[in-house]
Amino acid sequence: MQTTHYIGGHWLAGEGHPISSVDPAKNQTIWQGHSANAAQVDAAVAAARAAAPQWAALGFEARLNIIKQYGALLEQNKAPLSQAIARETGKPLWETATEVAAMIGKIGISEKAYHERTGTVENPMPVGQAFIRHKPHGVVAVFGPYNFPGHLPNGHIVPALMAGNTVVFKPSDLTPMVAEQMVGLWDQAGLPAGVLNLVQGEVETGKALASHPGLDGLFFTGSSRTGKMLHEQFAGHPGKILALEMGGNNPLVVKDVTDTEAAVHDIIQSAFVTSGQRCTCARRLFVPQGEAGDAMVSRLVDVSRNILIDEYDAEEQPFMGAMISANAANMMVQAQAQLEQAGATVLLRMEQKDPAKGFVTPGILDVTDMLAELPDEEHFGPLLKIIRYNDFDAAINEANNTRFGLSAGFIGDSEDDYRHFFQHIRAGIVNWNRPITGASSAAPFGGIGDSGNHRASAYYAADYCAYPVASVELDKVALPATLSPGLKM
Ligand SMILES: NC(=O)C1=CN([C@@H]2O[C@H](COP(=O)(O)OP(=O)(O)OC[C@H]3O[C@@H](n4cnc5c(N)ncnc54)[C@H](O)[C@@H]3O)[C@@H](O)[C@H]2O)C=CC1
Ligand SMILES: O=C(O)CCC(=O)N[C@@H](CCC(=O)O)C(=O)O
Repeated sequence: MQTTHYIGGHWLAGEGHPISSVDPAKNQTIWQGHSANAAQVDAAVAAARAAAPQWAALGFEARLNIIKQYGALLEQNKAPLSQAIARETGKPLWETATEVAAMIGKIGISEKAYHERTGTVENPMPVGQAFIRHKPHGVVAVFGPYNFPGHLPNGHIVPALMAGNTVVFKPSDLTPMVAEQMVGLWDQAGLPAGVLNLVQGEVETGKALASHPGLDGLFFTGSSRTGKMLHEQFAGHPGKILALEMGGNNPLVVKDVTDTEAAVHDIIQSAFVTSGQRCTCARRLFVPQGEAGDAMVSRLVDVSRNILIDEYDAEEQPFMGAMISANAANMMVQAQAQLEQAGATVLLRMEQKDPAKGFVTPGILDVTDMLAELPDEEHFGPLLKIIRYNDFDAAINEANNTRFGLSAGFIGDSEDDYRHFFQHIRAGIVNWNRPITGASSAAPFGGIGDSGNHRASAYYAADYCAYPVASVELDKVALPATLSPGLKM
């Protein structure tokens, strides 16, 4: 039996049903195991609970030393980890190398954020000293998505451990192999038993963990649908911390731009990188009516048609690899068909040439004439919807006409226009003349509306990994110089 779960410092076989992982570019099974059943989820939470007091008591510097050791192992294992991410997600190797680099960078950034956002503050008082300090929550669950199976769970796990929490990690069931390799490096780094636990599985494993009474918190990156279910599940538990990083229906608004080539580049980078499987990807593109807008759309379609799409390890590296699965690719083609049926005009047709693999070509639709029918959905793939506009304010209003609010961008030469856009747009990430993907770990990362619950991740992850404790302290009890009125001593 393959040992795919890491509980209390031991690698164990799953006792649930069989699960597997498929390379979506080559249609090959690359990993097999069994899911964790409810008893194993219990064991993982119990192991994390048992390890919590000692891990917290170890102190920041000692914890950091182990975390840095994990960072050194990531550095040494860059190539195999990049390869594993590519095989399991279909993302090209150039891109998975940047994912591993982001995982390594996360450690230094989290250290800085820990001190800056949750450090100790001391203020003298007339009598004694006032302190602000931070304590870990205890046992937290981390749920990861498939699109960045290393970087995004790592972005919760590293700050959580740094702050002194212990963790039960439940990765996406589509990326168990990457999770296993990543946790293997933590194991090699010398993390004490029970501090980080790994339970693999599908929805039932996720449900068993999310509903476990032994959790003090849950940090989730994934779809809005699942995040909302977790939010409902956590209702009535105000004492448990829940951080939700979810999807978006992100707008990119273009206006009066002289460099069409640069604009087209940033649009493509925003819409089609990672085959459109980033939560920050542009889903709706607003372009002015008229000749300049026509020229930009026409150039966008031409360049997009020529995007290189290939296997992750192709010698000439493609811009887009396979989507996460053949099924995900098929769903995107179906979404395109539904939009077309509802009145969208296809400017560039998305196609899945091999139904057994995850490759799709990018799709571009003009949805201007069917806006009333346009669903406010995150189509999580390379499908860009164009809306042509006459009035800038009307375009911004329409850009805001979404239940989400993760990222938004303005492409245009006028700073006044950008300031106007910035003032009125509603999103957690607002960029000017830059792609809206590729957010920095050194900044907060989160959205409003159905994109999150105001617990931004990345640099602000430190905030949800610890709770503040305010103290007033005096080393010896002492009578005040003046007593309160009516008090006689
Ligand atoms: N805002 C952000 O930081 C990011 C958000 N995302 C979003 O993630 C989504 C893609 O990732 P997916 O893996 O498809 O998300 P997902 O919601 O399907 O899965 C996320 C995690 O939740 C678990 N899960 C699924 N159903 C569950 C249930 N009923 N109870 C408990 N756990 C459950 C999964 O096994 C996985 O570990 C997109 O919507 C994307 O926008 C992706 C990356 C970053
Ligand atoms: O979490 C961080 O350190 C920064 C956020 C980040 O890396 N975002 C990436 C990927 C997330 C996604 O869109 O799925 C990005 O903005 O490209």
